[in-house]
Amino acid sequence: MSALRLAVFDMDGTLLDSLPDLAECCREILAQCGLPLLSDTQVRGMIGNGVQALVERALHASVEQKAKESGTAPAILFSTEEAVSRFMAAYTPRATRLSRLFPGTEEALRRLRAQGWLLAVCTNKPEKAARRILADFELTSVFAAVGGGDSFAARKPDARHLLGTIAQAGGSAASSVMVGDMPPDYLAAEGADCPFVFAGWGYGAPELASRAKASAPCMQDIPPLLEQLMPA
Ligand SMILES: O=C(O)COP(=O)(O)O
Ligand SMILES: [Mg+2]
Repeated sequence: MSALRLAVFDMDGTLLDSLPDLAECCREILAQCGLPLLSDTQVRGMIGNGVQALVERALHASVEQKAKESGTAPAILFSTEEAVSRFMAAYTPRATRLSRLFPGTEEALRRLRAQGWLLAVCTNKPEKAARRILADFELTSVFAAVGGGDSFAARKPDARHLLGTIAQAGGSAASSVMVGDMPPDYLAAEGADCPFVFAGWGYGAPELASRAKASAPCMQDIPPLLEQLMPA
């Protein structure tokens, strides 16, 4: 068993404020379907269960909106599979056009590394897109592992996604902490028996804090909090 402490971060809503680009791409797909567009606020709570869930939720909400306005349910022009592939074609090349790391992220990661923590990413975003985003922000070398939504046989909320990421980073569940903003994050952490830290600055409802070992209002608070939870 490794004695190295490992901090595993979710990506969307935890490291990265990805909402502006994800919402733009949702609107692009909805426009192609002739459906009403959704606001960033509407899209915000749909992020965190992977691309397919995001696209399905956006289509569903928009269809409902149109049905309410016109009194008839509109037809969706293409299959979910086609919508997801169109979404990824739009998103992959522009994932960091408007998205930004949350304030204090680079400094918090630097401090954790200086304190001897290994770092990893466990995201439901496809691995290729996640790696490209990390490269755009010059963070590739900071992380010992990147577990994407398609990297393993299962993804969050399934604990195997988190356990696989921990194994790839060379850590162990007993000395790992999961930092995330949504139910799939705490469910994976619960299943892997890792403490869960709620990212209060992300897209999750504040009530999720009650499922966490600890919560933080901003990224700057993460290094001291993790040190406190898991002293060297
Ligand atoms: O749902 C997604 O595509 C990604 O979300 P996550 O980075 O919060 O896991
Ligand atoms: Mg998230």
